[in-house]
Amino acid sequence: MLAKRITEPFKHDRLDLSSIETKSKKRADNWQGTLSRIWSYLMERKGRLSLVILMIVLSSAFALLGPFVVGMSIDTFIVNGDVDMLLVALVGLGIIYVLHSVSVFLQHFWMVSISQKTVYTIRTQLFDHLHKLPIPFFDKRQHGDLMSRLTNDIENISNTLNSSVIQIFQSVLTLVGVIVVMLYLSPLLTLVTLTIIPLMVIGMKWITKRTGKLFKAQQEHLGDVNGYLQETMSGQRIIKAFSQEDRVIRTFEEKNQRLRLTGFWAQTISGFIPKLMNMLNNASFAVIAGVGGVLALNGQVTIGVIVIFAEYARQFTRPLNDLANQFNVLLSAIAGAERVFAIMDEEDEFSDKHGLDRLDHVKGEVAFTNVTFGYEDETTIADVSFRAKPGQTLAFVGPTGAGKTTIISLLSRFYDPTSGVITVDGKDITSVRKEGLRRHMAFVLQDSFLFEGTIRENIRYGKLSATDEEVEEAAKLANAHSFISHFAKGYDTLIDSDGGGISQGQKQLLSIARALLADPDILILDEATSSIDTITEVKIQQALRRLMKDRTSIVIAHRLNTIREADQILVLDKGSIIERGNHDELLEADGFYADLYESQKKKLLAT
Ligand SMILES: Nc1ncnc2c1ncn2[C@@H]1O[C@H](COP(=O)(O)OP(=O)(O)OP(=O)(O)O)[C@@H](O)[C@H]1O
Repeated sequence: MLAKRITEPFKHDRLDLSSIETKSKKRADNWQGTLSRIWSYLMERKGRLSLVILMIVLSSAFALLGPFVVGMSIDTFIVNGDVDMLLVALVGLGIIYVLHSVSVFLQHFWMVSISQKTVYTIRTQLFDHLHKLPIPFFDKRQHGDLMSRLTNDIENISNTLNSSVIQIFQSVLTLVGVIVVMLYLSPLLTLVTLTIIPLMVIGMKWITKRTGKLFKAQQEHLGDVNGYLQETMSGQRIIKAFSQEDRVIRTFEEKNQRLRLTGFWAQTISGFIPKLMNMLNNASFAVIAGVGGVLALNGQVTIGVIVIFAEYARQFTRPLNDLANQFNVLLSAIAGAERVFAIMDEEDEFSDKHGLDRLDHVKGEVAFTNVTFGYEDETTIADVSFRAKPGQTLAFVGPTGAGKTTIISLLSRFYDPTSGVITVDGKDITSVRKEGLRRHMAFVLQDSFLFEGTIRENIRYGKLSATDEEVEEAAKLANAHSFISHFAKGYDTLIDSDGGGISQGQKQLLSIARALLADPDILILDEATSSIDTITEVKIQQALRRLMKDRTSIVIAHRLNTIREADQILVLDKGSIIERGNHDELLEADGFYADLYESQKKKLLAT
């Protein structure tokens, strides 16, 4: 039973680790590039970095000096019985160790400040860049993964800069220093002491080979657990509505179990390192004492030198140990940094700025000419052409998946057509800056997204410079003022990002107010499908009419009542326009639209 439990995690790890190994091979190709990029961030704080390096050199020198003073004191003052000088040496030793502590404290203090500033810069740059990335980038990625890059991976860089970088520098310096001083004191005893190195390297290699993979697996499983946690938190309503709590808990249990097992083995095996080092340390101490003793009897070394060697041997194994440990940490931080830089290297959607039209003034004419588009290989929009004159309302209807939302995504340049041309006021929109184009548009979308903040801030999102009076004016026009006034804190009522405490209808009214405040030249309206009580529905329809008045409006309609007055209705099916005309013309044509209208009318009468 125990054997099964011990081998199981490895069976499982072997499966998982293959993918991690392939990834790490790819990483190896560009880890130098990643390191030099991290270095360039550090170089922005050259002054502090120089101080840290100075402190590392000083603390390493003090660490070497201590045992040297002890050894020399034994040979000169103790052997000769010079008590006064011995006291002086002891005071000197005290000062050396105090200075050592001060330099260690300062190097840590300055390095923490460098690393915090570095990750602050990286986090800010990453967040800024994420907001400039085009929609297709987000289509391809899990939100949990992006969150993990913004949090875990960056945190990893910070931790590594704090501890590993210093330790690696210090370890190398101490190693070199110890070997130089040992060679100076006794080349023969140095050789004997160094025989311990191959044993150490073999042991370390054996352990780190296993722990390296396990730590990576642990990181991946942690990402998996975090992703699942996030997904289940945001999907709470659906989970409860479909009574999926048990299944969700079981799945989490499996993921959590995998994390526990890899964590357990990673910690257990890496825990062998100090034990192994301790054992080799004791062995080297015995060898130094034995060989040193013989050499001392022959008068080749003094007792003081043996004491220095014994102490150095201890200092010698520690940096080797640290190097091996920190190397793993460093590799995992590099892997994290690569994931962060990979996002920063994604081309943002505003990189096409140069030489493009700013589109300052717009009348609002929108035209599609033979536009074809597909998200992947399949064609989603096929040869679509239409024209909306300034101020006109153009409505799209059609079955789900027909491509209505895709049309507005193309008009907003979230995607560009495969062929054909989209123009605003006769200008091809691919020759216009994206932000210049979107500045003229306002969106009222199905899932009226509200941000965490007050109602006032949420409406003001449409025009950040709006005064409180303008915000209230827009809310009044949107029929939102009366329900807002009923809240105890009115416009200062706090809402969370899920819109908790606010009904669907109220959310729609707030997003209409937001669009009214933006006062766009082109309005894009994706009508909500959710059914709303009749009074709110009347309020929404009235507010929408006000919003659409005198501006070009592209409407995706689900309730045909909304678009009876539209100048043009386009019926879309499988990406193609199959009917077009106004409400009366389409009823007369007695086609798809007429059928849809009749069926909606019957449904309304039945309820
Ligand atoms: N980001 C995307 N990546 C790949 N395919 C997509 C993407 N968005 C939509 N599609 C696909 O494109 C087709 C058209 O989708 P679209 O959302 O435009 O339809 P719609 O008419 O707006 O549907 P609905 O009325 O349900 O909102 C669908 O088959 C859909 O699966």
